[in-house]
Amino acid sequence: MKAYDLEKRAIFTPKGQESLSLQDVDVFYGDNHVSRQVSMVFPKNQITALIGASGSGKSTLLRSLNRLNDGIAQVKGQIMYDGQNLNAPEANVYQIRRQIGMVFQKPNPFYKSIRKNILFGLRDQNLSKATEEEILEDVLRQAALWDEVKDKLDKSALGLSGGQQQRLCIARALALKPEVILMDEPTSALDPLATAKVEETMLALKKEHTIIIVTHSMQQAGRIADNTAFFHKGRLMEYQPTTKMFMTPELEITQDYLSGNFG
Ligand SMILES: Nc1ncnc2c1ncn2[C@@H]1O[C@H](COP(=O)(O)OP(=O)(O)OP(=O)(O)O)[C@@H](O)[C@H]1O
Repeated sequence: MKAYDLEKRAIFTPKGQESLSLQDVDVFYGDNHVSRQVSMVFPKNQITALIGASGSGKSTLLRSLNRLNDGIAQVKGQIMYDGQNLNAPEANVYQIRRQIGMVFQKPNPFYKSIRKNILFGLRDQNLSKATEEEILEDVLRQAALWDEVKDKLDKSALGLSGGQQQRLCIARALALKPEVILMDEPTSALDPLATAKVEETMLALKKEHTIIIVTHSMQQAGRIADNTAFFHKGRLMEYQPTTKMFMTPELEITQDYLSGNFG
């Protein structure tokens, strides 16, 4: 097994069409250099898991992909999507966040009805009532929540269970029709049954979407991710098809992390 050598590392290029690609991405919180020279490709219609010990910069990198670090951290390097550098100062942040949606660790429904949660992001579009209803049903079905909520769409979203709230947040993100969905530990606040439902939803969503997920659960990465990227101290150490990563990692440090020797 190989030790890590920055100069000689092979950059893995996953199979499939490219969705997002990063070239030499560095992120700084003031003097704290958190993400270091990250270059990688996220393939379209696949699930990519970002794993690594706490503090290895996974969330920071994820949040840079749709400019959620604006005003918080300095992001350098190229984040290419559809021929455009999303990290360029002139890039349209509003447009980026429509194309690249985000689901957070803790379900964060608005203090509104289920219906209003879904339609909130569409309120400026002057859609007809019929179109709104179509979108509502469509995204709730995609998030595997429709059957559970169809009779209480005007009830408060806060009355839903944690797992239902998280699927509502996924549906709310879907209403904006993003191509890419970023998920930051989306099931860490959920019980195993709710986790299984959200994972099923993710697997169904990848037919139409590209999913990038930060997870601390190796089992979860094993169940859902096509490819897995391991980060250590801000660097992308190893990036492989998930089965290869777990069965035959190339680097000692990956093996150590996967065996629970640190992290
Ligand atoms: N908003 C912030 N302001 C300043 N420093 C931050 C901020 N967010 C994260 N950091 C720092 O950046 C580093 C990486 O944090 P980050 O949350 O990206 O790591 P992570 O791998 O996602 O960790 P975890 O698995 O615990 O969520 C840490 O040292 C953290 O303290």
